[in-house]
Amino acid sequence: MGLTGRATALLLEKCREENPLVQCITNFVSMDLMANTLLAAGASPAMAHSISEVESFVELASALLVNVGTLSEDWAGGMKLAALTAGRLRKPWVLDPVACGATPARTSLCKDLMALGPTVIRGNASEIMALASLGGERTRGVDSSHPSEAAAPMARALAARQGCIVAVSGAVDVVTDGTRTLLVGNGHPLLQKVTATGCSVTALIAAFVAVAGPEQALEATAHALAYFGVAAERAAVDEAGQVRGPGSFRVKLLDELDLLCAAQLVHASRIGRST
Ligand SMILES: Nc1ncnc2c1ncn2[C@@H]1O[C@H](COP(=O)(O)OP(=O)(O)OP(=O)(O)O)[C@@H](O)[C@H]1O
Ligand SMILES: Cc1ncsc1CCO
Ligand SMILES: [Mg+2]
Repeated sequence: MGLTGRATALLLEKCREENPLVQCITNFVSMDLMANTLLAAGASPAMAHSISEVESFVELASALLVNVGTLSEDWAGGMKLAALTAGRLRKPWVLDPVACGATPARTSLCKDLMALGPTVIRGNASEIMALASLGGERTRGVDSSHPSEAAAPMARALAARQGCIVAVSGAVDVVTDGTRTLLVGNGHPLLQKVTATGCSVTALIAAFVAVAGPEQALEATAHALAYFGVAAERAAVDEAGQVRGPGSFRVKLLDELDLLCAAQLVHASRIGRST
């Protein structure tokens, strides 16, 4: 799979044609924006976390997303069982280690989940640095205190060690399999003023990897980040060229995710290889 805007557009088109069911075990804050983001991309969201049904749900789904954002004891078992089931059925699953490094319980759960073999891990720089370190890094909460570039070496080492794709979101997104590293230049600073945009793009990564196939997970992850970033760039500017505030931006972001067509993506998607 190529890295051009045309390849981004083709993958979005495939997602809209195939309508993958993405099972999301995610935090309360993100559920609405995430489900609507998946719908806008042509995927089908299902927010299902009960330990009593996760195994059956993973059987139905094309991909699984596990996000530890609003962690509780009774959800952790469902997360692990869902991840194990996805592994057993060879279905792609994506881990979002929200606020990893903030508390020992969270860091420990993220590391347990990581040991179950996610196809992709997507976090902000502080989360990825905490996940990659052997316990030294502390994060303050869900927002990053580091630029994505600062996490690139640790992301590469983590990807190589775990045999998975690691994506670090930020002004420039870094996506690596440990050997090859891609940089995605799309996005807008307003994304940081709307909670759960990171969570939502992780769900989009799950949908894109489902339709691209796991062997193309590196490229599919970059294309999902580019598509989301292009939609944000368009949403941030109104007809008069003015930047909007976060409230109207959030509404417009969903419109743009839904309305974006191939011709617009072909010109706007910016994915490059890191040298
Ligand atoms: N300064 C920036 N400029 C442009 N785009 C950005 C910037 N910072 C983040 N983004 C984009 O915003 C989206 C969310 O990334 P971010 O790193 O804020 O995730 P996050 O911290 O996990 O968010 P959340 O926890 O609220 O879901 C990504 O698509 C990323 O590319
Ligand atoms: C604010 C917040 N707190 C727990 S999860 C979440 C959503 C952004 O990660
Ligand atoms: Mg996050």
